[in-house]
Amino acid sequence: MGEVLEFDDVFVRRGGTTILDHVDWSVDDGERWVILGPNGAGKTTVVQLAAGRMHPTSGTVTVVGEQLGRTDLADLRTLVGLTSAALADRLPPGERALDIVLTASYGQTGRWREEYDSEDIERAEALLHAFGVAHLAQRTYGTLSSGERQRVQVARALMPDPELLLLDEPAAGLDLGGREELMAALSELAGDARSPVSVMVTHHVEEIPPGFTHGLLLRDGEVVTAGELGDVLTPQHLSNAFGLELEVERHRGRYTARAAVR
Ligand SMILES: Nc1ncnc2c1ncn2[C@@H]1O[C@H](COP(=O)(O)OP(=O)(O)OP(=O)(O)O)[C@@H](O)[C@H]1O
Repeated sequence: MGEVLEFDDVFVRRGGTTILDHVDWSVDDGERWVILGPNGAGKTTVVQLAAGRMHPTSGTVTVVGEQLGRTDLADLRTLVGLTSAALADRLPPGERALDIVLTASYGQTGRWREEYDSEDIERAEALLHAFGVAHLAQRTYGTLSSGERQRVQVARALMPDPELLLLDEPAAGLDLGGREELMAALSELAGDARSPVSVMVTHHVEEIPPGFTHGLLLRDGEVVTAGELGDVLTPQHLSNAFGLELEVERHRGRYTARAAVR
């Protein structure tokens, strides 16, 4: 099994603030990770580094064998699929959902070629279908609901067949139905051996799709713990990360957490 992501003593400081404090983390082939932690813990910063969209102040980040600082970041764009609220805002609202997915094969955000290969079109349609939004292929992105947009975004991130899929809070702002549909699609993706290594950021253990295997727990830019999900999502570790006493339950592969009742 190969290493897909490696953080070695990663330190990030911006504007006088320490954002990540000597983080060591590695992700291997076949793994599906969730990054959990309270607001400001550094989750999005970890994802931005893993996507090659920022550099550490010190330490090294290696993404799919390429060390940041020694590689052309443009080369990483097709190796890493990313979804985030910031990227979603940059997608052209007047573009059809199908084109939003299709243009990702060339690392673009707007349609710029008149002709795409029929194979590309079929792949884009299959991805929209896999995420339950094939019927929206011809609708403009700006007319989609938040849940529909999230699913189109994940389909877009998968279009170039990346080695690594990064999902920054994919369920944020979704209603219960939207969240559950997205989770079912992500769970199916997690269970498919052909899927890329995945890393998903969330605030809520309830949003971890069954099939995810590992967890990275952050607090104030430091790693609280990292490893197999069952070992990470203990009341002790979660209470430590979130700063209050929590109870954790697992039922049919899903987790729930709530404040402990005294
Ligand atoms: N350019 C910057 N200058 C100063 N501080 C920054 C900068 N960028 C991020 N931060 C701070 O770094 C911390 C970590 O931010 P980050 O977005 O990685 O956290 P997060 O865990 O994703 O938070 P959230 O759950 O609220 O989305 C925050 O306190 C944020 O205010």
